[in-house]
Amino acid sequence: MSSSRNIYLKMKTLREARDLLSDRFALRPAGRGETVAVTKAAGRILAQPVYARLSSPGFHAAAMDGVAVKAEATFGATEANPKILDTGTRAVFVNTGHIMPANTNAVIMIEDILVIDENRIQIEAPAFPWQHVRRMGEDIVATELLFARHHRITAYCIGALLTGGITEVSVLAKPCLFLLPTGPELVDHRQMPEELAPGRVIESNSHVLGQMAKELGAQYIRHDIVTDNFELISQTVSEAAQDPETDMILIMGGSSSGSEDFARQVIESLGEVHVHGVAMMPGKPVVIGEINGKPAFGIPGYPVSAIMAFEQFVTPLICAMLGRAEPEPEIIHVQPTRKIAGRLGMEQFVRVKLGKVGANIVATPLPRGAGTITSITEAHGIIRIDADKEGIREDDTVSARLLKDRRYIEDTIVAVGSHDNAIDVLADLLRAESSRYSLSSSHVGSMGGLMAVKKGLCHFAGTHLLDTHDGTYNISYIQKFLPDVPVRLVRLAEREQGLIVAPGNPKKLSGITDLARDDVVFVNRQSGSGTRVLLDFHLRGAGVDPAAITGYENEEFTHMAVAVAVLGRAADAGLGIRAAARALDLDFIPVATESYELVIPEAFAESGRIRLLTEMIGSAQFIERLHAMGGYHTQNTGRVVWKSHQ
Ligand SMILES: Nc1nc2c(c(=O)[nH]1)N[C@H]1C(S)=C(S)[C@@H](COP(=O)(O)OP(=O)(O)OC[C@H]3O[C@@H](n4cnc5c(N)ncnc54)[C@H](O)[C@@H]3O)O[C@H]1N2
Ligand code: MOO
Repeated sequence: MSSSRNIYLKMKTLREARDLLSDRFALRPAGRGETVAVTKAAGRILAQPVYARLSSPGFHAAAMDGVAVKAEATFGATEANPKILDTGTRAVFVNTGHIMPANTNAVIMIEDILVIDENRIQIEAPAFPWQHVRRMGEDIVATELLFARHHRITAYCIGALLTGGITEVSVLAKPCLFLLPTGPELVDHRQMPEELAPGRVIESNSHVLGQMAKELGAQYIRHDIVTDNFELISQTVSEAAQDPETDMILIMGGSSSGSEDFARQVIESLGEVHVHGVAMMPGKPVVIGEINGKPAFGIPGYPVSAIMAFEQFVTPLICAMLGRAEPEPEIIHVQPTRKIAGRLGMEQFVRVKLGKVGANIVATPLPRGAGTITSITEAHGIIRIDADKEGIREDDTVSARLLKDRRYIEDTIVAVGSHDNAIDVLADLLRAESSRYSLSSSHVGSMGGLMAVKKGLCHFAGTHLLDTHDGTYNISYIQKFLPDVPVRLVRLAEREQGLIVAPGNPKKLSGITDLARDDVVFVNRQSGSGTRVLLDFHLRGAGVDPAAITGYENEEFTHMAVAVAVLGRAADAGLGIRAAARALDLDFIPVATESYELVIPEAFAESGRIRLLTEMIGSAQFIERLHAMGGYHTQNTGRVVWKSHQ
């Protein structure tokens, strides 16, 4: 096969592709059956109806502790005119669950009986027939239908089956997915190297999708990684398609239009391609086809794309094969913390962090890249932007599909603002100390944090905004931008900011003025960030024109991103905190010490969650962790340094 490039067939909308799936494939339970022990059958789907072999109870049974009587013999008893019954003949003592003695049909509870002596009891009310008796077959009658075909067996059902005398059931065999990871760059995790050679990637998608399949009730066979070779992939897929045990084929990677992307050609050459390309992101290049009447997919290689394509197209097929409904996601209304761009003609799945601030659930978008697996592991929900929308505005209320419990989201503390590694430490300590609360932080810079406080979109903002006139931090900005929001400022730490440079400082930088040198490439922070304000202040002080700095316009959003740029030699220097330099074993040239503070709206300051958080900030553990990271001074850590509305 030539390595000519694929051109997408006409791209389908998500709706069209899903409709096509249900048209092409019989979306009903089918396939092999197998016999399993009832005790191992939870989650399985019955291939055959099941009828009871035994009745339950198998005898008339006392339902209470007391005496068994013949009801008719008690008629007429009243408080004024009690009846006396002889025990042993007309009244027999029984315990709950006992078989009813012959010639009795009711139980009088022990509490309602007066024992006169060894042989006699007195009752003051009549019993009605079958009172407190579980009649034979009351629950299950032998021969009756216990469960219909395609019933999904739950833990409760195991009780009914065993009680009905059934020990084995015939269930649908689990649909079996054949997963084939492709790509010469992929490395099997069992051969995990100390360091990954350039260009190599750990193969993870097959394990993610395999687990997702298992959670739906399917099983999978994972083939070893196969390199991008048409013949090899084709032969492997062809064998799988002929195997009667294979129900579905997933070629993973190589779904798009690169010269080495073979998923579509392989399916085309062995069967038929129905769809190549769906107007959704992530997941766009998915291939949907069939080989030997079995669904065959080209699953995009990017991890999040693979997950999305699986959820949209593979999940419905597995569920249909198992005769169960697709999992119904919980949907809630959320308010975005900032506008989210869409793309006309493309359905977008945006992963978001969620938290309840005041009355609203706010949603902060996570990075969009389909290659970032952490954009889905960190997500609390997914917002879907329709193909006919250009995006979502800040004041729109939109729906999000929940990936976490609603309770978890309601108990999330939402931090928006400047990033500091200390916030991550706080998040970790909070998880360790509280089974209830967690902290989710979004990094939009100090000004972004103040704006989020203003709009009521967070519980607190981390900021370090230097007033270049008087050298104070944060207060003048709050007075200017949040005149109407009562807030308090809590000092998290004083921290060192400086130039992050490669180990050994190869460019021999000594300070801010060196940034203007011709041989130095800088990486900046976004405007609105406290670090940017600090940089500009020091540049002015040193008389350096920003225009003279190569890379001044290269913006990153976090200290760590700046450090990574230096580590990867994309830049020679960036301004950031010492802790970021130390985390990546980079060198650090101190420039300034600044106050990093939390702006906490008074409306939340005394809430349980924020009290817990501030307690944690004052704790010895937290301070110890800050010192371990390096570059922090903690003499005022945890102090309320200022209140805007005294
Ligand atoms: N010119 C175009 N290029 C691309 C397009 C396009 O429309 N035109 N689409 C992009 C989109 S969208 C996606 S999604 C990706 C999908 O690409 P492939 O399915 O061909 O995947 P690969 O190129 O093989 O890999 C992409 C990426 O994912 C990594 N990968 C692959 N398999 C695995 C695995 N099993 N476990 C972990 N990671 C895996 C792989 O190493 C690559 O980094 O194409 C865009 N390109
Ligand atoms: O479909 Mo791709 O997943 O958008 O990146």
